[in-house]
Amino acid sequence: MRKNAVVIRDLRVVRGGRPIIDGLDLDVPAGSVVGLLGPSGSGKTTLMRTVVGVQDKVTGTVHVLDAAAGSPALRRKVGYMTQDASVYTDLTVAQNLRYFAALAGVPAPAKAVASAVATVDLGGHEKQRVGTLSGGERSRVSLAAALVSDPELLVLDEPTVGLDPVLRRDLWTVFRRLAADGRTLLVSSHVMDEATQCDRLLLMRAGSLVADTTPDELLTSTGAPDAERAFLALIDAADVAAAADSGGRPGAPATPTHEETAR
Ligand SMILES: Nc1ncnc2c1ncn2[C@@H]1O[C@H](COP(=O)(O)OP(=O)(O)OP(=O)(O)O)[C@@H](O)[C@H]1O
Repeated sequence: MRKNAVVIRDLRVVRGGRPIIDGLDLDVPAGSVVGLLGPSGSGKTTLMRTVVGVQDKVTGTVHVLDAAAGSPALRRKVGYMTQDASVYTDLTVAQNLRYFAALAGVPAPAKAVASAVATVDLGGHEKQRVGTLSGGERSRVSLAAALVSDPELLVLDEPTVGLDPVLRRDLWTVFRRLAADGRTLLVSSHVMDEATQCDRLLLMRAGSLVADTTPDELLTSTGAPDAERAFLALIDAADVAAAADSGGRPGAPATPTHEETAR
């Protein structure tokens, strides 16, 4: 088995004419659940888009399952769930999943669709148009679309946002099971009790990795009583260090924010 599912060296990403990630190195161990945490705007989605190969203006090395990120060979091996549900509202749940299964060239699509529906607990909704589902149900269809090709690497951008605690718990059970089966999951989250379910935690601030740690190390190194306070302590420390480096205001961006001009 390979050691790392994702290997990134000296990654630089420019969006809207400004550097969003500037010199990031990262290894994501295969068969693990890796949590990606960081304040809003710190670059989590940008990093995920880079790993799945849909981000423009990327330099550096990004190897995913031993291939260059975005290679056609990775189409079935990498599942991506975007932050906003990216499914067709005028199609039913089953039609959406059959479509994504066909795109990925899944050999037994009916079985794959049934299994993805069961995994996200949407049994009984197969024939319902996605536009008529609740927000939480719609985001689970999006998750099922990422799962339908049974990928080796799952990149999930806030998969549990808007879900009730029972569903969140059940999905984390699924994530842990997928990792136990040898899959790798890169999962962004703002919910700190979810962070404690990860094998590793990556903490981003302003396009850099502030910490690459484990939930236990995070608590030990900060002396904080829980993950939320440990996270805040690390972010505050990083802000102070950045302010000392630049002589500026903690958390200030290196350059002014521009209007969206390029993906
Ligand atoms: N197309 C774009 N053009 C210009 N700037 C962009 C573009 N997309 C993202 N950015 C900027 O890049 C930075 C990182 O954005 P990104 O979406 O990666 O952050 P994030 O950590 O995922 O945030 P959140 O937790 O709020 O989803 C932000 O400052 C954002 O404004």
